[in-house]
Order: sequence, then structure tokens, then C-alpha cells
Amino acid sequence: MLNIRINTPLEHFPLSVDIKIPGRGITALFGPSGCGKTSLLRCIAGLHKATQAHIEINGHSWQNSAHFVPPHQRKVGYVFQEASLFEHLSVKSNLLFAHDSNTSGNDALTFEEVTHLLGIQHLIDRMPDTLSGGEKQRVAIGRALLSAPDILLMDEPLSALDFKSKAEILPYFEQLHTRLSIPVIYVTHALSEVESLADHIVLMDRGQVTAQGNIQEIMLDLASPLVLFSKAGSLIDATVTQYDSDYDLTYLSVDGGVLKVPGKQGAIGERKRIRIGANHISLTRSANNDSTIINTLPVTIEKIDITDKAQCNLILTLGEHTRLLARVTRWSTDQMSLNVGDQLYAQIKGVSLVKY
Ligand SMILES: Nc1ncnc2c1ncn2[C@@H]1O[C@H](COP(=O)(O)OP(=O)(O)OP(=O)(O)O)[C@@H](O)[C@H]1O
Repeated sequence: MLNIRINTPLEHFPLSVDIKIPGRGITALFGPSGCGKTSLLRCIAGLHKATQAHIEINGHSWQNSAHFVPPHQRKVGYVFQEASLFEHLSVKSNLLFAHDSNTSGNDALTFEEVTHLLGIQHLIDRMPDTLSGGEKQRVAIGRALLSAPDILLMDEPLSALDFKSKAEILPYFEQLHTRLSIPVIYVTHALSEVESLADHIVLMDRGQVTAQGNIQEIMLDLASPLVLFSKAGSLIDATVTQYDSDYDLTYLSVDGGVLKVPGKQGAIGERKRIRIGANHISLTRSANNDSTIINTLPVTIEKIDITDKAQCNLILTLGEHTRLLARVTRWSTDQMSLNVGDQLYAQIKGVSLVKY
């Protein structure tokens, strides 16, 4: 567990945060440009000495009013936008540069594990200038991990990469996600990265935290800024149960029903995270089959929130414990006399798989 309380001036506003970050999993730090995300990472790493701070990781204090642990004594892996590899050293030498081989007692990853997880075994004899952007970034992540850090800080690690390299690197991040037993703080502007990688989220604006918590819950919190995004939606857990080769459809079991998605989407039993856009849900009172929409699930209205004159955000419960966000017009809410507690059918027009 990471406890961070910081109050320190920045150029235009103070950085004033009180955050608790779980001891494992990926926490996305998300917010507009200039809101203080990098400054927060620099304070955690000790690269910026906050005037008032209480930074504690796994019970060890890195900073409080009485002491300040210098950056080189903090076990931090730091990955930047641009992979800053030593150009005159081979990939292997880059990886071994800060390798701490005395840490085999704890849960640190070995050289073989890191190169395997990041798919860079075949690159170790190459020089950095022969690598693609995505490969360089994977090596930079490997180097950070091999220093056996207590925390991994990633500052927009994909933003300098083109679309193809991003798509290539994301599955490796996913692998890391399941294997790493240290907390990762991942700064990004891209909601799609948050949705596919994050377990937790800290939303920031002008140096302040506007929401923090489990990503699935924050996306459904009607008071959170994420709900107001035009691309607002819900993330739900699913398991692959069947593949229909006649129609090339994969069946995904979710709490409260089954969803069908086009194509072959993984092996039976594989767990997936799926996203359902709030604008992709229509509500009906009967489960009619008279539609081209293939996914219809029974839901109950838990909350209705009038967002503006035209639209309402609805929280729907599905199954035992799953909730969905739906955005409908205020006109239809009135026409259908929708009320909290109503049992309806959600016709789901688009389901996307966000986990690789
Ligand atoms: N060492 C510093 N001292 C004072 N102010 C700083 C310092 N470093 C950055 N700032 C200011 O703090 C604010 C936040 O900058 P920061 O780089 O932390 O934001 P960010 O959210 O990471 O932005 P981006 O997403 O564009 O990278 C900016 O106004 C910046 O000018």
C-alpha cells in the first residue's frame, strides 16, 4: 500500500493530493495536460522535493516532516515517454545496467522472466539504434523492472509510439499486469489505455484529486468526471464460454447473462474485460426478438440522473453485482415513464473487448 499526501507549490497552483494506492495492480493517473501528473510522479521518486509531504510505501517512509530519502535510495523503476536507452550499450547491457541480482529472496523477476514477459529475448544482442520505438520501450521497461523496484512509475509510456507500435506493446503490458506484485502508477491522457490496463484510477485536475478508486466503480460514479465524457461507458468482466463457428461468434458469459461478439475471441475459459458504451444501450419494456441487435439482457434501473435538458444517465443493475451506465434522452425517459426499480431489457448495440 502506498500512502501519499503532498502539498507543494507548482507554477500556477499547488499540488495538493491525498492518495492511497493498492500494493499491486495498475493505477492510472489520468487528467488534462498540465494538471500535475508528472510533478506527482517526480515527488514520489524524490526528484522534486515537495515542501510538505508524507510518502510511505509498504510501511517504509520515503518522506515526512522529519526526513527525506534521496532519489537514489528509493527503489523506483521509472519509464518515460521516450525510451532513454544507452545508445552505446547492447540491449543486454542496457538491461543489466541497474540489475540488482541480490534481490532473488523477494518477488523480483529474473532476467529470463523479464525478457520473456516483454518478448525481447531475441533482441538482447542488438544495439538500441536498430530497434523500433515499441521494442525500445519494452527494453526500457525491462531495465526498470530488473532494478527490482518497489514501485514502477510509467509516464505516458505509449504516447511517443505510433498506432501500430502501441497495439504491439499493449499485450505485453497485460502480461506484466498479471505477473507483477508491485504497484504500477501509469500516467496517461488516453482513456482507452486506462480502460484496457487499469485496476484503479486517480483523476486529477489543477493539482487536485477529483476522484480515486476502483476503475469499474469510478466509471459508474455519477459524481465522477468520467461519467460526463462523451465516450462514457462501463467495464464488465466476462469469460469466454463458447465459439460458434457457423456464425463466427464468441459467447461471453457475464454476471446476468451471455453476450455474443463477432470473431473468435480467445480460448474457452479465458477471462476478458469488456466495455459497453453508455450510448450503445437502448432500453425496452419487453424482450422482443424483432431487432437485428443480438445482445439483450434483463436489467433493473438503480439510479436516474438528469445530466442536462436533453439527456439522462442511468445506472442499471445486471445479474447479482454488475452495473451498467446507459445514456438515453430525457424525452424517452418521460415517454416510457422510467422509474428507479423498473425491470427492463437492455439492448446492447456494441460490445468491445478491451483486454488483450
Ligand atoms: N519543478 C517545478 N516547479 C514548479 N512548477 C512546476 C515544476 N514542474 C512543473 N511545474 C508546473 O506544474 C504544472 C503541472 O505540470 P506537470 O508536467 O506535472 O503536468 P502533467 O499533468 O504531467 O502534464 P502533461 O500531461 O502535459 O505532461 C505545470 O503548470 C508546470 O508548469
